[in-house]
Amino acid sequence: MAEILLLNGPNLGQLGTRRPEMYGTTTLAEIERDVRKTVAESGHTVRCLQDESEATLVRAVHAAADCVGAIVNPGALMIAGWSLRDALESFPGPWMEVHLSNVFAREPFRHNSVISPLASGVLCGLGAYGYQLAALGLVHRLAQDAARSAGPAGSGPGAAVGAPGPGHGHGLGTGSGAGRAPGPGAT
Ligand SMILES: O=C1C[C@@](O)(C(=O)O)C[C@@H](O)[C@@H]1O
Repeated sequence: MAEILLLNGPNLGQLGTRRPEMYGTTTLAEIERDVRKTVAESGHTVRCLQDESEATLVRAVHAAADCVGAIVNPGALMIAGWSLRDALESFPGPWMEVHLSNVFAREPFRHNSVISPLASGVLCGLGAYGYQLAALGLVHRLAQDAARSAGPAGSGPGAAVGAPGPGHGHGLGTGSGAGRAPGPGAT
């Protein structure tokens, strides 16, 4: 079964009691349980890790090279987590960035995430439900990628217009050319 990495950064283990007016009352254990349920239908399992230390998160990304995709809430490492950013840059599959709160409606120092430009998708402001939507989006994206590589000759990765390029494809993968970074060989 294909595994998905669910990575949560500093302070996210406190969900449930940490600033409930901002982050809600759902605990991280409940979020992890619900993500497992959400992706089980498509045959995926979930490897969960939360840690306060960037080094541990970086190691977890390195060790997850066998995972098909990832969901990442970097917490405050969104602001200056350059090592985490570089580790995610080498992660082979698509991954989604999640923030429970709407970071754009908060302090200006939260308005730029160093990892967002590399993410396949970014969800914020949806509370704990954002993780479920990220999981659905990731599974959808994985199915699209699989269909593309199993498609008729000439439609494999790198051949289709709008196919994902390095950085795991930031477009919708519809072949409509919506991608920001066309893949090698794309016109
Ligand atoms: O720890 C967090 C939580 C957060 O990632 C969120 O999920 O809304 C937003 C970050 O700015 C903050 O440092």
